Amino acid sequence: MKNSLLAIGECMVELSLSNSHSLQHSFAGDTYNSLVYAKRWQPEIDCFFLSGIGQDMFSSMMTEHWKAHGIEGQFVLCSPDHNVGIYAIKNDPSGERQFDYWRKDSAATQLMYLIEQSDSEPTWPHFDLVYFSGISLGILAEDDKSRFIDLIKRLRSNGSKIAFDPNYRPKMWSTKDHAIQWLEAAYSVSDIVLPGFDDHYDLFGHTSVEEIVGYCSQLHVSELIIKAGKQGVFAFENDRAVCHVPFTPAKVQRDTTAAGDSFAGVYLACRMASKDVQTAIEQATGAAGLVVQHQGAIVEHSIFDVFRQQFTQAF
Ligand SMILES: Nc1ncnc2c1ncn2[C@@H]1O[C@H](COP(=O)(O)OP(=O)(O)OP(=O)(O)O)[C@@H](O)[C@H]1O
Ligand SMILES: O=C(O)C(=O)C[C@H](O)[C@H](O)CO
Repeated sequence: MKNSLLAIGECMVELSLSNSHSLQHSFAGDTYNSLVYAKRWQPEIDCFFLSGIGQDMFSSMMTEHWKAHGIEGQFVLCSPDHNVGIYAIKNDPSGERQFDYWRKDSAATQLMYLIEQSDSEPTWPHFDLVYFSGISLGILAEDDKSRFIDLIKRLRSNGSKIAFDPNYRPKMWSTKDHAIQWLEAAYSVSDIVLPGFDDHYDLFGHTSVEEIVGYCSQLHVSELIIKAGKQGVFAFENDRAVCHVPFTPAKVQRDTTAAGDSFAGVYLACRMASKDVQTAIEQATGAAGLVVQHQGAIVEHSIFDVFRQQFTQAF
C-alpha cells in the first residue's frame, strides 16, 4: 500500500442554484475533488493538498472544509493580497454542466511565487503519488507553468509517481496550440495519464482510441486510462491494451460536475491500494456514476459512504 497522495491545484468557492432558486455554496476544484474522493475510497491514504489561499473569509471556510474531509492542508501557502476564486455551475436539462469563473489573480495562481518565497519545498516529505491537471497548469502565468513542470520533475526524480488529467478547458488557453504545448510538457513528466476522449478530439482531432494511444506512446506515458463517454473506459499499460470497461448509465444524470474528478480520485486510490487496473476502473466508474446523480462536485459524505460500502461488497 502506497500511503501519501499530494494533489496540486486550485480549490474555489462553488456556487450552484438549489431547487428553490436560492444559491448554495460549497468548495471545489478539480484536483481537490479527486483528493476528497480518493480519501473517501481509501481512508488510510494520507491526502495532502498544495495550493495558495488568501486571508479572506472564504479562505478560512475552505480550510475548514478540507479538515472536515480529512485533507491535510499544512503545505498550503497563504497570500497576503490575493483571495480564493469562485465558480458557479449551470446545468442544462440533461445535467451537462457549464461553469462561470471569478478566479483571475486568485491566490492559487500565485502558487510558484508563494512556494519560492516561503522556501518551503525542502521541508516537504516524500509523496508516493503526485496528481495535477491541465487546470493546475492553466491558471498559472506562462513563466510559472515552466517552473511548475520543473517542480513536478523534481518530485518525480525524488521517487514520486506522477498522475495527470488534462481536464481541457478551452477558455484557459490562448489557442489550441498553447494548450497542446503544455499538455505535452505535462504528459512527458507523468506516469499515469487519465484523458477524456473529448479532450483529445477537441485538441488533436483524434477520432479513435488507437490514435490517442499512439500519441501518448511518443510521450512515454506508461499507464493510460481513456474515458471515452458512452464507449466506456479503455486502459493501456506500456501501449498494451489491458482492459475495456463498458459504460453503465446512471439512473439519472443531474449534474456531471466532477464525474471525471471522482473517477480519477477513486482510480488513483485503488491503484495506491495495489488493486489491478480493471478493478480500479470498475470502482472509479461506479463512484462517478453516483456523483453525476447529485448536485455539485462533492456528494454528501453519508450518501457516498453508504454507496461505497454496498458497491465494494461485490468485489
Ligand atoms: N451519466 C453517467 N452515468 C454513469 N457514469 C457516468 C455518467 N457520466 C459520466 N460518468 C462516468 O464518469 C466518467 C468521467 O466522465 P466524463 O469523461 O464526462 O468526465 P469529465 O468530462 O472529465 O468531467 P469533469 O471535468 O466535470 O470532472 C465516465 O468515464 C463515466 O465512467
Ligand atoms: O473548472 C475548474 O477549474 C474546476 O475545478 C471546477 C470544477 O470543480 C471542476 O472543473 C469539475 O471537474
